[in-house]
Amino acid sequence: MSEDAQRNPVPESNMVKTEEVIDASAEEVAKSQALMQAVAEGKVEAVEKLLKDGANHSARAAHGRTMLHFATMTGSLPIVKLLLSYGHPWNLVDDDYKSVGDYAKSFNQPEIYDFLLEEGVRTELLMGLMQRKLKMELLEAQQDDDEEEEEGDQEDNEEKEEEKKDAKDATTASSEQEDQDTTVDEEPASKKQKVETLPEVPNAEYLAQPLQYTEDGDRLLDAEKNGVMMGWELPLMIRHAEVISPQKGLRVLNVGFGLGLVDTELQKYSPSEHTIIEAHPDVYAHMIKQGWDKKPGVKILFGRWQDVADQLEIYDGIFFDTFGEFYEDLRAFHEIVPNHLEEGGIYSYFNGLGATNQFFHAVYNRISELELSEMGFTVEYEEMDIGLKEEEWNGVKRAYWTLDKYYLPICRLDGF
Ligand SMILES: C[S@@+](CC[C@H](N)C(=O)[O-])C[C@H]1O[C@@H](n2cnc3c(N)ncnc32)[C@H](O)[C@@H]1O
Repeated sequence: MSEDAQRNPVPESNMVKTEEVIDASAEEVAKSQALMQAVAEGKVEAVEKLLKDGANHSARAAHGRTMLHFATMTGSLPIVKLLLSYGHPWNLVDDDYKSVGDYAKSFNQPEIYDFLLEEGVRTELLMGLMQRKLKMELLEAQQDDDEEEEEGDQEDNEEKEEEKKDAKDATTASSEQEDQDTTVDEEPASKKQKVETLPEVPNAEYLAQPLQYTEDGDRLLDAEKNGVMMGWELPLMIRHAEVISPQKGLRVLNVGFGLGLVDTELQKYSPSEHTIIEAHPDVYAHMIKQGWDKKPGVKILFGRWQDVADQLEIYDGIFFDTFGEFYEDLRAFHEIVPNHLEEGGIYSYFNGLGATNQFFHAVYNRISELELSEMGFTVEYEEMDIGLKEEEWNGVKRAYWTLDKYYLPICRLDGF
């Protein structure tokens, strides 16, 4: 995983700033400057003409402001639309990490804000769709390769068998033993190939590194001091547990143990079944040391949720909170939730999508809501105040949360 390890991050492409235009001719620079000027002055026709004329819209002004930032500041929705239609990205940030959506909020441009939000949602939904399509195509191509190779191997083996048979007739018993030894030592090429081309595990690096629980048990950090789970989240976990287990004696599933905050809360509801999936060996060892395997109703599935999903049963409530995975992984989990949730049951997840920027967070909340609705859920977000002090992040490499509000997802599986 990159050094930007986060909980439920959105793709990093959403967070980076593009470079200035390089290698531009004097004429191109002049055209681009004229465009910037026209945008800043809100001159729609001039902007359209310059864009048509090929003016580059990726130049930036002071503070790293893009043309879209300027169009938003001046409140010109037609210019915002024009820039986007000419391929200006919707998700660039200025030097203070402020997105165009943040500008629309601070400059009180609700119409532009709504438009940008919808644009972000549309673009990301499309990107997700294309990514999944590409992944499917790659997997299919890989399967075809594997099958071809297996067929090739089978033919090779049959040929070898034939050769062996001939040799057996012609040679002594000892030389036949040598032949067999050689065959046993060889790993089939197709198997090696398979391992090398399997789809990558997004948080493989995280899962392979040692973790550390702080002495007070208030933090779980990775080897680079990224916060995997922090004690300040307790009020959130208390509410998540209450939401998925509104009464005693229910069957619950939690994915990702971390500090065990949500599981400790769930135990207070005396669940009749309490399944926990955990993938990291250090966390699993910690759970065993704390006797979690002996707690009432508890069943631990050690492994990645992707690898143990076939052992899941039906639950009344499900909670999901992993580390170092992306929205696409969360979405993949959402796809299997309806198979394991009782009708009317509640699903919830740690909502840290794009949680270092209010606007990106809003875009991902909407995307998640839309996709969950399509999967058969009724979704609502419960607003909670966070009021996080900066000191909370002392000793941690990077804050993974900077927002004031938490939007706790409550997803009820509708009847069919
Ligand atoms: C943020 S912590 C969970 C915190 C937990 N909600 C709590 O209340 O303390 C994330 C946990 O998910 C685990 N994890 C990461 N990827 C996983 C995966 N694919 N399947 C299962 N567990 C995973 C991590 O090892 C870590 O223990």
